[in-house]
Amino acid sequence: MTIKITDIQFNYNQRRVLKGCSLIIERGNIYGLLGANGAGKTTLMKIIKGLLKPQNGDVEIDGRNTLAMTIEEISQKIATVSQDTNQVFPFSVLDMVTMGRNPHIKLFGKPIKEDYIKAEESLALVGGLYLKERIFNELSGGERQLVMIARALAQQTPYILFDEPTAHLDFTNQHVILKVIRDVVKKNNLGVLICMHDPNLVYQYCSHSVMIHEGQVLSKGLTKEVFNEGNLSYLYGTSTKISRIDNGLIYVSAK
Ligand SMILES: Nc1ncnc2c1ncn2[C@@H]1O[C@H](COP(=O)(O)OP(=O)(O)OP(=O)(O)O)[C@@H](O)[C@H]1O
Repeated sequence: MTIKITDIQFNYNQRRVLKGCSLIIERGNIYGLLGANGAGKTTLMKIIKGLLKPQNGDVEIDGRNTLAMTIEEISQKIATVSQDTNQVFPFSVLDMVTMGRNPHIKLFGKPIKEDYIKAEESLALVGGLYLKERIFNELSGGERQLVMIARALAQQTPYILFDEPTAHLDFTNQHVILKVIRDVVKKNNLGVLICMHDPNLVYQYCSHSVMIHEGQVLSKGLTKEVFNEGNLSYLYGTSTKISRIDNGLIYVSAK
């Protein structure tokens, strides 16, 4: 059970931003997606989700080419948590999380009791049940992010793509959320791709890493194997130092 991404090339207008990216997302693993600003990470995630069509290359989800799948079918397989959390309507938090159930609800159908129960369970999982009656638009950036993660969990898909899920979170909540993700990946055998800018968090939480440099895969594999000063220095265009810490962790810093 995998998402197989093969030789993706993508242009915005005439400008090529992805130049032949291939990777495999297997269930049971967390893949950290790393790269400098503008490297093409969000574009790649949009292609995996079927929101953008590549000029070349394929995405297969559990053996099916996404070109032959409807957006609803893809949404039953892949949930996404994006950076953009703006909402026009003043939905309650519970309504926002229940929307994650939409791919499981028939056209013109309404959520049933089970959907609300699943939404509450997902909120509880990220420690956000206390927010359920609040208006989503009135939450802080970090609280919104917790809610959006609960919504992705409520969608109950085998794969989840996270675009910088910790960007608005304080130090504690970064770790709370990444531990929640790690636990659900294990419990539900999910395949997860997480775009993150902090290599230290990637090292701590992602079993695998994919490094994207100017639209190409610079390196991919077990995080412990691809994390070295050469790769990180090239990836970010800055001289990078890795210090080893006692408990098996590392500290990546700019020299
Ligand atoms: N809608 C668009 N139209 C034209 N160019 C775009 C569009 N969206 C993104 N780009 C360009 O494509 C390139 C890759 O953008 P993308 O958002 O995928 O990068 P990223 O790796 O996610 O960056 P960041 O870490 O800054 O979020 C960038 O040069 C960006 O300016």
